[in-house]
Amino acid sequence: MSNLRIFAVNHKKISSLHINNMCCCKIRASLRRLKLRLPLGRNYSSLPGVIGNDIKSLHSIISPPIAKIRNIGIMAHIDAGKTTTTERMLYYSGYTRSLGDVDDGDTVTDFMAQERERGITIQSAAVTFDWKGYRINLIDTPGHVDFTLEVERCLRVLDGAVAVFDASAGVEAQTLTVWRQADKHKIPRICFLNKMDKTGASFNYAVESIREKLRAKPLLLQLPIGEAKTFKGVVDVVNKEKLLWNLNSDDGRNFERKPLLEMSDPQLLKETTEARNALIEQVADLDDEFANLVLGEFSENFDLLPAEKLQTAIHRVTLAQTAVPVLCGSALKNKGVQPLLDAITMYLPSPEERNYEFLERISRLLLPFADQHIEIPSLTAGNIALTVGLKRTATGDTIVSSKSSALAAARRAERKGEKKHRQNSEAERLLLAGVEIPEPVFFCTVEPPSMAKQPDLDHALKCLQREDPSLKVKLDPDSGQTILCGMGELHIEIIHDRIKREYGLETYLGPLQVAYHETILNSVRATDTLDRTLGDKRHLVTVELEAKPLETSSLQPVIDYAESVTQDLSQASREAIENGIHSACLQGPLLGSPIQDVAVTLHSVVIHPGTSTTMISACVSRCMQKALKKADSQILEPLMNLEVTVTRDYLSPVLADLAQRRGNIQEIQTRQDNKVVIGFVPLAEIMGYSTVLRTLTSGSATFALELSNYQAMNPQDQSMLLSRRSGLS
Ligand SMILES: Nc1nc2c(ncn2[C@@H]2O[C@H](COP(=O)(O)OP(=O)(O)OP(=O)(O)O)[C@@H](O)[C@H]2O)c(=O)[nH]1
Repeated sequence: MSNLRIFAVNHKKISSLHINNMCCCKIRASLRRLKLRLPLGRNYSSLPGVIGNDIKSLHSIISPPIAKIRNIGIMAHIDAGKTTTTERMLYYSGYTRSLGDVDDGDTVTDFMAQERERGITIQSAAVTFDWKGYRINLIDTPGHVDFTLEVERCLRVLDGAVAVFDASAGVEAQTLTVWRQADKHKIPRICFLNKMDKTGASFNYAVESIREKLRAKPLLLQLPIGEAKTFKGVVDVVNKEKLLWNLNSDDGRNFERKPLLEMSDPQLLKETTEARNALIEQVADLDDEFANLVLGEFSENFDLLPAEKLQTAIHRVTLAQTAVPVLCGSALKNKGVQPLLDAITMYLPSPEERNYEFLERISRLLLPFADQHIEIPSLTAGNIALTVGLKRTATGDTIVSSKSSALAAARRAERKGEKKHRQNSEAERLLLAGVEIPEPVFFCTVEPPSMAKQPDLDHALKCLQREDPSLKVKLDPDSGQTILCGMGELHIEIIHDRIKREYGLETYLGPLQVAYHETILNSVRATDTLDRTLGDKRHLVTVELEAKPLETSSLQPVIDYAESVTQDLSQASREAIENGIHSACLQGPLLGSPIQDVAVTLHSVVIHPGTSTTMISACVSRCMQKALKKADSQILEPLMNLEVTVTRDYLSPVLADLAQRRGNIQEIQTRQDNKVVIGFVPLAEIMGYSTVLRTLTSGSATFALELSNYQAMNPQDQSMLLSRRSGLS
């Protein structure tokens, strides 16, 4: 049985393929046939481990032992410093010879033109480098909420993650989202409190916010030496050592590691001993094996406990996800990144500890180095690699080696479905959790420069959709126009830009519109008959159904049948009926938006023998539309969770502005010198908010938005929207 994890299909960023097997890939080509393409472009040093054409070293770079592999992701709120941290890792590992800078637009992992221009990560990029004999396959993920799906698809192929925080802000809105996603995929994590050099940076504040907001147990493996302007290094609590970065070294490559001594650092030694004792007690609380060791041999004096014993126990606790190691530093000021790399190798798991056991035969394998690749003949278990040419594979698919293994996996998954409570079943290991595709909240029309270019546009959108399932494309049934549905303004803007840059098509976007939903408020019945003769065949159907509001929230209609109906209904007719209901629910009577929260009961269905399933669907759909028109309808609008971080001076204008946007403020928190406004606001009122907020606060505030739910509009707002849409106002 074999299984590959795959994500992304793109010209520039080729499908990343994760091979999870305990034994070697079957592909065996002679090393002599190895084609090596060294990365060109920025100042790259030789690839990790490659010295000239030394075949032996090449073999070791391609096939490190599985226990020495770490497949990790970097995740965080936007701008916490993921890309900067990744750049430092690449530099210290020797993969690059110069330090890239997000603000100068020359980082390795942000290689898309849009990423370099905007200084943000949009697509995840994979890089591979070595650190002290370990192979680290690292994926830098985007922090902006519009690209949440991109983060999720990465998390599925990872064995561990580094969560990066801005130490002056602690846990921010998007940190919560990515943390929840990592929980869902059971990814062990390490926290890195970055930006310790920034004004307002506070180690204690950030740790508290991890404890309170993420409900995680932080294990303080380091303490900062100084904060903000005075930040100059860290204390290694496990080894009782201080790490100071050499002030004369710009790039942070050189630093001093010295044991803490009573003579020179009495106060720091005292604090560190207390922190180490607290850490030992905390780990002992979570790990029985360690508790026995500590209580047995070392109960009298924790100082005698060897650092390796504590590190092994921290590794187990991290793997069990009962606590998270916390480290700190400043990626921008080149401090604290090397110990972070050590912690990745020491505490995050290797693929073999993550319980996968699959392999697959494929034709061409490439090792990723951001936008550069080398072709390789084979790969050992647990690595991340790329493959090309999988034409029908899309994000979220699991690939298996043969049809029979796919069928076996599906059968096991079914059995698992029946026994939902059985944990860690075989099916769970065989089939990876699918990505959850969020509902798009914005849409707009997109037009090619000429009718002749429509097929090219269709092709471009098809490719982009395979890579990014959060992009939806549909046809407006009335105008025949192509409609793009996306996660946010930025998401649609980037898609527009990519169509131009990657497919050479200049397209025109219509105005951005909010994706509303509709629902019904009362129960209604409708009947309909369709009687049509085509050729010498008569198609005759009569349907009677009832549509009523559903108490629970459901995007799909819940369908049931009166007992008399089910008796003589074939499976094909049943499917035709359900298709009819589903298609009617795609377009509500008020705005043509999808209908949600509706239950449908089929009271009677009479089908003349020989009637086609298409006619059955058409009749049911028409009958359902009749019922929806008859009912009292309601528009539902997307309501967003909003978090605005603003200095005290600008709080009042921000609150006054939100009041005008139908904002509902839930809480105002104090975060260092800032105020954090938390509340809800309808999406329709918050379009273009970044510009408004920048103007209101002279660029000092930041905000994060996330879909909360769809809520009923009040009658006045609803009638204003309807008049606007029908061109009356
Ligand atoms: N003061 C300070 N600034 C930092 C530090 N690390 C990163 N920055 C700055 O913070 C900004 C964002 O850094 P990035 O590395 O792009 O952050 P990111 O998390 O990758 O951003 P997205 O991928 O867009 O979410 C840039 O202006 C960096 O120069 C740090 O340690 N200290």
